[in-house]
Amino acid sequence: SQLGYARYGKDNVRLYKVEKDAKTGVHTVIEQTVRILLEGDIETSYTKADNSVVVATDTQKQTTYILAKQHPISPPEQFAAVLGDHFINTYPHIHAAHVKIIQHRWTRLSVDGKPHPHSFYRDGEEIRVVESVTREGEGVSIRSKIEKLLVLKSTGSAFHGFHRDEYTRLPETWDRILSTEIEAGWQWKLFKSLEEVKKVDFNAAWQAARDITLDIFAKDDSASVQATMYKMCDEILAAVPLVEAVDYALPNKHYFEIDLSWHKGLKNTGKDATVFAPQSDPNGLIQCTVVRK
Ligand SMILES: O=c1[nH]c(=O)c2nn[nH]c2[nH]1
Repeated sequence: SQLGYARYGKDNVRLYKVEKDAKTGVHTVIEQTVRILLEGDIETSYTKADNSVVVATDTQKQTTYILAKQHPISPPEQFAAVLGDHFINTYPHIHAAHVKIIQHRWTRLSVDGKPHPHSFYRDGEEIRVVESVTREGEGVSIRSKIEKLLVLKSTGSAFHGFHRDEYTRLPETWDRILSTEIEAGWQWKLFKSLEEVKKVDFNAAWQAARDITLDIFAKDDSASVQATMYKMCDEILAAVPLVEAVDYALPNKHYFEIDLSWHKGLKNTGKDATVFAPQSDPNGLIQCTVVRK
């Protein structure tokens, strides 16, 4: 046998950092979950029980906290690049660092109609995700994501004109509920250095991608999930020049009509449908990646 794949590190490193503005007393909080996986000349730790090449996963955890203290952790793309840069520059035998950062939502509470200086709430399970690979002699590859952003529209979605044959039962519809859990990603151009990464406004890009996604979801008179997600990709590419590709993976979370006509002729289908059965499974799954021409 021989080693075909090897990377190791610490997963689920939970991290919280608060910034306190001395003048205003306003606190800003960020919470992240970090995964680090290292690659390099580490084969002998697998094949020869040679631990001399192992930068312990605990060391990677301690390093994460130290670098979080010494550097900004927002935007998460930048902190991922700081972590990656550290590991390939500190250890000659480590040649690549894979860093995943999940950023959780702490949205500032409004109290008495005003933003509260130090109180926050978790407004949904939506997460912001960064997946980066810092590779010696190549640079920093960064992919940013929005996940678990659950949306629903009660009209403004249709699905008709699809292929029909002896296997097709689905009726055409000109007015349906559309619900999905947004999973969107955007791949940045390859950055040559940490310095180059530090010049990019990743937070503005994330805000733009999120705003475009929600705006088009709401406004598009959707002919299908496919058609709507393509418009989202197209607009994000136009809005963020340093992004090379945008992708979506959208589950189609179905809401089925319930025919109640058996009960005294109760009308609840077609234009009379108001009571529906939300389906947990099966779900459609529509995926695409859109690149520049
Ligand atoms: O938007 C949709 N796309 C599809 O491909 C599909 N198939 N069934 N329902 C669907 N809705």
